[in-house]
This record gives sequence, structure tokens and C-alpha cells, in this order.
Amino acid sequence: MTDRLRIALQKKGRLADDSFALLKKCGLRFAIRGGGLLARVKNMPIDLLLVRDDDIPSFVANDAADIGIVGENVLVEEQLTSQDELNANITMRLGFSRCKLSLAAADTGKVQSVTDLNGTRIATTYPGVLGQYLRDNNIKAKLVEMKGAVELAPSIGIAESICDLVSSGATLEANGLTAFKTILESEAVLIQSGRELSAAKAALLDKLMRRIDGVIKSAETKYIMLNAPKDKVKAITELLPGSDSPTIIPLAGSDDLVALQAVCTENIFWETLEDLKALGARAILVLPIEKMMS
Ligand SMILES: Nc1ncnc2c1ncn2[C@@H]1O[C@H](COP(=O)(O)OP(=O)(O)OP(=O)(O)O)[C@@H](O)[C@H]1O
Ligand SMILES: O=P(O)(O)OC[C@H]1O[C@H](OP(=O)(O)OP(=O)(O)O)[C@H](O)[C@@H]1O
Ligand SMILES: [Mg+2]
Repeated sequence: MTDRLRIALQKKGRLADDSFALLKKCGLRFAIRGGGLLARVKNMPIDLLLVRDDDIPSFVANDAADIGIVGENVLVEEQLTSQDELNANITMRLGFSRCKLSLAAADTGKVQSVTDLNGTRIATTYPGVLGQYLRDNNIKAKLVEMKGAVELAPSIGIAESICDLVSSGATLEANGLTAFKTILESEAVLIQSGRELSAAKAALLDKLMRRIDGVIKSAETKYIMLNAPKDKVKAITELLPGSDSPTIIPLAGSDDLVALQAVCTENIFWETLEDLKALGARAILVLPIEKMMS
């Protein structure tokens, strides 16, 4: 096999754009064109394999790709349904494409909670995860497997409830359904097999993972600058999320005010700014951080 690191990515769909954006923020230069199934990264020995998301775990497990980006839901489903043990595991959580795999039913139907599921039919595209949940909870129900549009199942009379992905809840609402139990929480994950990589690929993967880590951290991290009364510095510092040692600088021409600057590793909400202001902080600036490496 070549010494270029091969990354399997979803070609088109809910994961695709965020996966491409993440790699671009890590400094990879590539262009995704119409029908291409393989994209070469111009400035690093990396190839991108562009495929359906369902194929990503098995491609990684079978050495068609070194790593992949896929929804945790798809990985777990493949782990539970593949004939042999799937040689693909999570190396890193990526924090985007967050969704839940939930059980849902119509408000007016006979299924309102988990205890009503015995003897009913549940429509799903996740027979592996749902089957495992039912076995673990000793529930006997019939699975109706569908390839998509699962939310339609109750209204067309082929199931009393469904088990499908929920994010905003808009699709459930549009179909008159309400979720009553989450059985899996999911986000995009970086996956890898247990096979050893060549030294060159391992070093490249290490570098890529450090950059991904930096991109994820910097997305949440902010730099805050403000002027504060000297006697309120301690109270103000305690309000700053995820910041332990701010820089304090004297302000020219002022004995009672100082400038305070700090890196906050968590999001700063409007409420925090209002609380800072109430403590006497002024000229508050919150700035994004483009890159970070610790
Ligand atoms: N509404 C949603 N909000 C956020 N993430 C979602 C949502 N729906 C799905 N996802 C995540 O994105 C992944 C891909 O979803 P998508 O709908 O693009 O899959 P697909 O139709 O199976 O695509 P493919 O054509 O690649 O097989 C899902 O497996 C899940 O992890
Ligand atoms: O809670 P919501 O924000 O409404 O999202 C949930 C919907 O999103 C996904 O489908 P998608 O729109 O990707 O369509 P598909 O299943 O046909 O690919 C999922 O299968 C749900 O139907
Ligand atoms: Mg798919």
C-alpha cells in the first residue's frame, strides 16, 4: 500500500461539509469535484476517499482506509451487526453532527413510553442498536427495518413507534411524533483500526490529530479583554469560564483600574458579560482565537 495516509469521508450528506471544513482548518489543501471518489491533498501525503457513510467503518476495518470520519451511530450499528468483530474504534471525538437515536411515537397512539413496547412493532434503520437495547431491557418487540423516511411508519400503519435520529426534533414534530427515550447519543468521530501504521503514516496521523485537537479547542476558546476595578479582579476572574491566571496590566493614568486579559476555554455567554459589567468591568472585548497549540 502507498505511504499516503488515506482518510475515508462521507462524500455528500450531513457529515460531509463539516468533515471537509475541519480538514481544511487543519491546513490540508484539496478540492472536492463532482463525481470524484478520491481527492488528493496537495500539500501533504494524504488522500481522501469519498464514500457513503455506511461504508466507512468497514473500509477502515479492512484496510481500504487508514482512518475515517463517521457518525458514532453508524460505527456502533456496524459493530453490532457485522459478522466478524469489526476492527474499527474511536480515536477522537469531533464534536459536530451531534444527534440522538431516540424512540418516538404519536401522542395519540398506544405506545407512550418504553413500558408499552412489548408486543408492538418498531420501525428503524438501526436494527443493531435497537435490538441490543431491547435485549438489554428484556423487551419483546418486532423490528420493521426501513432504509429511510422512518418517521412515516406510524401514520401508514406499519409500526406503532419508531427509532430514528433526532437533532432539532423538527422532523418528528412535522410527523406528529414525540420522542420518549434516547438510546444512543452521537457525534462525528475519528476512527482507526488496531493495525499498526508505517512510521511515516503514524507520524503524519499524530500531527493531524494534534491539529484537529487545536481546531476543536480554539472553536470554543475565546480571548477576553476588559478594564476592571482593582478590588474586583478576583471576583471578575472567578466569573471567567475555564480561565485560571489572567494577565493584569496597569492602566496609564488610573490608580484604581487595571486591564485584564485572559484565555477562556469555554464559551462566554451574554449573561456572563452582563455579570462582569455588574461587577464594574468596562470596555469588554471577546475575541475569537484562530489557532491553538499547547
Ligand atoms: N439531523 C441531523 N443532525 C445532525 N446530525 C445528523 C442528523 N441526521 C444525521 N446526522 C448524522 O450525520 C450522519 C450522516 O447523515 P446523512 O443523513 O447524511 O446519512 P445518509 O443519508 O446515510 O448518507 P449516505 O448517502 O452517505 O449514506 C448520520 O449518521 C448522523 O451521524
Ligand atoms: O430532528 P431533525 O433536526 O429534524 O433531524 C432528524 C432527521 O435528520 C435525519 O434525516 P435527513 O434529513 O438527513 O434525511 P435522510 O434520512 O433522508 O438522509 C434523520 O434521519 C431524521 O429524519
Ligand atoms: Mg448512509
